[in-house]
Amino acid sequence: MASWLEQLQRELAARGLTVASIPGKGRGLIATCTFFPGDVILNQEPYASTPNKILVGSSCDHCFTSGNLRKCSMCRVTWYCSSNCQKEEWKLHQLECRAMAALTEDRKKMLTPTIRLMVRLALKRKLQNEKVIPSSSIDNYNLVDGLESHISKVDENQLVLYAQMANLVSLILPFIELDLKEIAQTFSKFACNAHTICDPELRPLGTGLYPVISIINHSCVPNAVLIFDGRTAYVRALQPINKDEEVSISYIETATVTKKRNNDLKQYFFTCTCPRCVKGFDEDALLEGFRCKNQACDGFLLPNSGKKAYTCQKCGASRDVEEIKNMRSEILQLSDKASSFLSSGNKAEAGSIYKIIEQLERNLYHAFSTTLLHTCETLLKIYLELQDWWTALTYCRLTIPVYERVYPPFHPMIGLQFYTCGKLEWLLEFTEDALKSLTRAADILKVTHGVKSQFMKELFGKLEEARAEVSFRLSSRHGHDE
Ligand SMILES: C[S@@+](CC[C@H](N)C(=O)[O-])C[C@H]1O[C@@H](n2cnc3c(N)ncnc32)[C@H](O)[C@@H]1O
Repeated sequence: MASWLEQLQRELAARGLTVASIPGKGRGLIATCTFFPGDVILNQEPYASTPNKILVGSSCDHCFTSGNLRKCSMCRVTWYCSSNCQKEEWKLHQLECRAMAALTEDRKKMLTPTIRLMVRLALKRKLQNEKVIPSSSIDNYNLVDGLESHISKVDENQLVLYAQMANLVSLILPFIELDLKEIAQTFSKFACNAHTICDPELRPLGTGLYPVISIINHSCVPNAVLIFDGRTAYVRALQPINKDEEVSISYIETATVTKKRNNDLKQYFFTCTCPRCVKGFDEDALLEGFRCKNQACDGFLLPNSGKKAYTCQKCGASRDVEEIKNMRSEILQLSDKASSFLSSGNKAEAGSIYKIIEQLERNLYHAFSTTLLHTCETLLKIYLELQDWWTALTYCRLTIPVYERVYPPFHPMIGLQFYTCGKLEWLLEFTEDALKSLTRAADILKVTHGVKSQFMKELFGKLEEARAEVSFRLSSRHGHDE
């Protein structure tokens, strides 16, 4: 019989892919045919998954939707949206239910998503071994076994924590014989292989282990993107991927400077050598740096050798260090004030202060600065919550050029921002602008999200409505002209 690896390679070959060893990266996924933007390179159900919010019930354990949730009356931990979803999960949940129902209320509070993911993984392994649940070439424990753990690099404190977590899992599952060392190592695998399951608007819902998708390595300029529909993971091409090219996705938020990205990648134990990380410097100065004092110049500043002034790299004008320091400290004081208003729920007051911060930052930072971008994103969120559509639209529009500068052309964040912009323009009856924004959103999100999900159907519906309204307005305008 073919080994699990041969079976996996056979399955992947049918999809135009192969697993190969890549110098300095371990395994990686390589294309054996050409993929075009929007093509599904790989899709997979999780080996194990869990919603992030457990006891409060934020999404269905099976399909991850959020409406109509009902708690399992036996264990009072698991939530389902329908009896169909409950049935689909039953073989696995039957054992989990017994284990959870036996827990004290205090123990139930210790069920973090990571613990729950491990409980489900151990149960699925048992049930697949006993052939109660079928296995396949892309859904079997050997694939989990083959994942990178980096256990020898994990620090002492973390190892102690993994050992305690393994003990807790064995208390929850007293009816399964568990190898505690192996469980601790699997927690370490979760840290560098598990994926955050997000809704179509990229809001986190849960955590899942997708052992074939976990073979894909990271790049800060990825050629593919991972998007979820429910808990099914889809990897789609963002650009043409040629035969023999490695498929890459991004593990982290990439609209940040090299130092921050490297820091965010620490949990994966490697230093990224993608073209962006190698080149870094000028882009970082643009994303993090100060603007030229000459309002007509779009250059960015770099510090002089004595660090007493900053010089514009375009026109040569310099800016005094003291002036920059004073502006930064004023912004810092205002930020403290704004975030305390925000945490006390006073959004209107917080919004007014963030508006002042945004103006100050516009004088200090380059227009593509991520600091300024984050302030605009905060203002967008605040004014959406306050239902002040006009102000929200102003800040939404300000973020788009920066997104277009920091993300590749087909990036979900750009598509989603155009979608928000289009919805706001529609509400404010800027119908022609709405049509343009919704068209841009659909063009990008078709590539990243495909065309079949409910989310995309809603977007196409809105686009059709905007198209009909614009042509109605045009025809009535022509009618008046005649
Ligand atoms: C999700 S796994 C990817 C598959 C992994 N290469 C393997 O052999 O199973 C994540 C791990 O792969 C490696 N990795 C991912 N992207 C990398 C990159 N760009 N450069 C070097 N190593 C990378 C790191 O060891 C990281 O912890």
